[in-house]
Amino acid sequence: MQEFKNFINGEYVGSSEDRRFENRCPVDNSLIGYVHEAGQREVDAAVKAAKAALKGPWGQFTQAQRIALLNRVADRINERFEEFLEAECRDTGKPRSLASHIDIPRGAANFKAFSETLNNQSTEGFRLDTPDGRGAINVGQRTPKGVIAVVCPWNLPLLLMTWKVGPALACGNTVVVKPSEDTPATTTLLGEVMNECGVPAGVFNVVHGFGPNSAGEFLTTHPLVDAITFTGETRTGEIIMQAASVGLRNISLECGGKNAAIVFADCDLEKAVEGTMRSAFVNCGQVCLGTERVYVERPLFERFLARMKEEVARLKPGRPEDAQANFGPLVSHQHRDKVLSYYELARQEGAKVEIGGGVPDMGEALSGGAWIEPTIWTGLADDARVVREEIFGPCCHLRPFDSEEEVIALANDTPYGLAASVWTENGSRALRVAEQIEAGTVWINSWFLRDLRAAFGGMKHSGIGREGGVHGLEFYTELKNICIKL
Ligand SMILES: NC(=O)c1ccc[n+]([C@@H]2O[C@H](COP(=O)([O-])OP(=O)(O)OC[C@H]3O[C@@H](n4cnc5c(N)ncnc54)[C@H](O)[C@@H]3O)[C@@H](O)[C@H]2O)c1
Ligand SMILES: N/C(=C\C=C\C=O)C(=O)O
Repeated sequence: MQEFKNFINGEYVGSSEDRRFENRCPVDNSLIGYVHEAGQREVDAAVKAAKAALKGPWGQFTQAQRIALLNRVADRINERFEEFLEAECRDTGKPRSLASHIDIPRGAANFKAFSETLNNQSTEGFRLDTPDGRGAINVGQRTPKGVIAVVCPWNLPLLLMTWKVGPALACGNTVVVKPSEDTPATTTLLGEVMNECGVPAGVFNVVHGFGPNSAGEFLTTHPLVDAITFTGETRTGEIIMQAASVGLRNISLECGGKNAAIVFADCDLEKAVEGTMRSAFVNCGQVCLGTERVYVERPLFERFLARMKEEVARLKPGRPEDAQANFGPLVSHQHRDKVLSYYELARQEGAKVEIGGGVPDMGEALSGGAWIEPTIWTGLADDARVVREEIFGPCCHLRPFDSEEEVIALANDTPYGLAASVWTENGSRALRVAEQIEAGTVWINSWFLRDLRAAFGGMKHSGIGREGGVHGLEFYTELKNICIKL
């Protein structure tokens, strides 16, 4: 039975209050092990270790030394690829075929993605004319922000954690990570890798627990935390933003979405079906960038719906190690209850259930898992809660539209603004529509095609700030101006 302990100042630490909670596999509800909940004592120790590490050897590392060390961390994750893969799939239930192509490779790549940016990014400089004619030179200097609190969700545990830890450490900060209570394994394992690679103690710390009155709250309210980066639900982001306001700590918020796919009649049908299938059902629909609203130009609507139903019927649920499986369970029974409540709400709101809508019979061995049927609805009103609220499951609503103006208004009629996809072979229309969509990322004839240098983040209720490329610099460093009188 595994023990998931906190990782503080380079050592694994059990909970002093002996507050352990179960970690169960959503495939069959089997017990994976016990997670050691960090109390205020453990969180305080982790933050103070991170603070102290800034003044230790880590604070003397050059940028080149930090980048070399983080590249080593990435390589070590890849050397221990199978262990990370096994841990992630046990925690989440996702197919190995998915985690081996997305979660683990990106979990490592995120440590390398930022080093090129740092190496090539200049800081500003200005020459100022002065009355005495001798002038002055202004030089920008970036310094680490300090101790960064990193609070993560359960859907892509390793990927979304290193997407923050990578740039944070590359910029010379130290971190205290609070992984989701549902998926402790890969973040805990990363502590071993940090030690193996010689990352100084206190640079990378992990505290386990929940949100309110637990490690999440203790960490985000700790006065020695210099900035907070959070990925999770919008309502949680609002709470964390309030915590960050005390002491004016900067925040980076990556929150919820209710993303639209816009399918024009002139699209490449099979490309649009493949991309929309992935965006609605990959990771059992538990992707913030995923599609839950599909708008199809009327002449194509019936054909597109028929093709989507055919492909949904072909999805194969099964254990992560089942090579034929391409569809896993939801992350927990608690989350399945939430998604099933929306399946029931859809019926009450008058949806036609085109396919799915319930719980599959997975047989005796898997009957304890958080399995759910992939589902397509039609016929709902635009103001239906199922069309407006984030469900975060394997489900989407298809609706026909008749004009470009109409579909842009429909796509933007949401409090969220995270992502969208546009499917058409008319390039100028694709760009024209993309420019009008209120979302941080718009894919044209693609989905989840990621350039790690590009700005990543949400508008409106989907978040604050941008991650990726140079955008991470703004959050993970302080920019100082030094004025030199000549
Ligand atoms: N925009 C993005 O990049 C992105 C990526 C992945 C997931 N998400 C969003 O995340 C959500 C699903 O993840 P989730 O259910 O883990 O989200 P969540 O908000 O319930 O929890 C996220 C993390 O916050 C912690 N937390 C909860 N309450 C807290 C509090 N009061 N103080 C401090 N920490 C607290 C949790 O323990 C967890 O570690 C969805 O809404 C999804 O859209 C967004
Ligand atoms: N942040 C990223 C993905 C987010 C996925 C949301 O569930 C990424 O690809 O960097």
